[in-house]
Amino acid sequence: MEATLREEERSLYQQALKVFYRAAYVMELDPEIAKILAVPERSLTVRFPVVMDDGRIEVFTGYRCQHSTILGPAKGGVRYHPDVTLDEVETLAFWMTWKCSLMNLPYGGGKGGVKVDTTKLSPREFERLSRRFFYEISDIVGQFRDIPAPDVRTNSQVMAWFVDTYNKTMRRYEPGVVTGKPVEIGGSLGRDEATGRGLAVVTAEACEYLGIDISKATVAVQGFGNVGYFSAKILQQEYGAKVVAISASTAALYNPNGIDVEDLMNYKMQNKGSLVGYPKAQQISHKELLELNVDILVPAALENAITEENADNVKAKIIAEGANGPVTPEADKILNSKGILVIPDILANGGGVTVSYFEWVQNVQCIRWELEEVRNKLAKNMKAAFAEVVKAKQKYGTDLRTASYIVAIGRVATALKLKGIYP
Ligand SMILES: NC(=O)C1=CN([C@@H]2O[C@H](COP(=O)(O)OP(=O)(O)OC[C@H]3O[C@@H](n4cnc5c(N)ncnc54)[C@H](OP(=O)(O)O)[C@@H]3O)[C@@H](O)[C@H]2O)C=CC1
Ligand SMILES: O=C(O)CCC(=O)C(=O)O
Repeated sequence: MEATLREEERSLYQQALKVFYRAAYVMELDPEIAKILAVPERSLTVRFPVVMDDGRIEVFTGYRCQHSTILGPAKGGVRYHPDVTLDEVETLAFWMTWKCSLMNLPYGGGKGGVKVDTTKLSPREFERLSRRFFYEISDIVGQFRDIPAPDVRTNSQVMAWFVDTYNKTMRRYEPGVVTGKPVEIGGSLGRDEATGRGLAVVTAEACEYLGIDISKATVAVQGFGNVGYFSAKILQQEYGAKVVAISASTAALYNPNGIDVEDLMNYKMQNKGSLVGYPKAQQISHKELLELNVDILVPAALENAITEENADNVKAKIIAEGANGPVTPEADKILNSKGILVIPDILANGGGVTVSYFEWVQNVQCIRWELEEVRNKLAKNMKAAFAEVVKAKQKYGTDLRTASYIVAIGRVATALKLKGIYP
């Protein structure tokens, strides 16, 4: 029984390993190196009490995984979600290792999570949970050890509580221990929009690569949080693309004449976070959104949105993975055989961690950059990563995901060989 449960629990990590081993095979990676890189260096599980507003105590479970610290301190967000498991957090940390390497950042990969339904917490309970979680993981984080950031259902306010808790606990000022902070307390201009902006930049590169005019392209976006909103907004406002469909957990909406992204966000804000009842688009099913006849599909919600069940029905020409792991390896094969260009998560959403790196650089040096400087540097990094991946795709005759992993694994493997394995 124990063995069966363990196998099931680890399934997301096992899926992720398939991509890693495919790239390792194509690039002829030394199997001894692969053995080291295939497993996380360290995972911490914490169980901690929080006093609820009615006086009850609830015990929550959280995790912080450092998959790799070969290229530098572990880096990656913290997710709050009822479905968070150690398997998911370790997989997300594994992906961060390859993302940071591909984006050419001096970081390894990490990720954290707390199993909690934040919709059931009051604002005070939310703050107490955040502070207590960060206190529990304070022993293993630090601006040169492991640097958390926002992810699903965490935001700059949560980062403010994290950094404050850390600084009070450790009795020192260390703003670089967390990125994605509010600008007023050491955050970087442009971090909030960074993942969406980076996605828009590489999507434009992919359009050019395929000979698609982005200003005439249609777009469907799954997820209307940080990544989905900024991706949709920037593709619409700065690249002139027509965003015809947007979904969140509450509803999926479609208007063939286009949806005004800003107008929909205002509606969401005034409608307690729900998209239901938006009068300027028709409601469709979540399944229909993914199968719309659009040029660009941006899955920007959670893992496993496109599986072998629905991949054959996907009609987009480009899939830009805003989320981490939205396409399963089985679905990937189907999409590739249909000639759909998938911009993999570690490339498409690498803009977030890139500007996190910019924030950390500013913190460590006690300086501030202008927004234009951040945006220009981000665009340059995204374009460079895209070009590098296309070069590897051509060299190895493979898809963009395998090519991205080849570039990313190559850098980590070289660093590992140079550094060796002994302390
Ligand atoms: N934040 C960042 O900088 C980065 C995030 N990512 C990844 O991007 C993804 C989204 O993260 P982020 O935007 O930060 O998270 P948010 O919590 O800000 O947003 C998540 C969005 O997904 C929606 N959603 C949840 N389930 C569904 C569903 N079944 N169908 C449609 N929409 C759904 C939510 O709906 P509702 O609004 O109703 O809750 C919400 O709009 C994650 O995979 C994350 O790991 C990757 C790189 C960086
Ligand atoms: O900004 C960061 O450090 C990490 C963002 C993140 O968690 C991700 O890219 O998935």
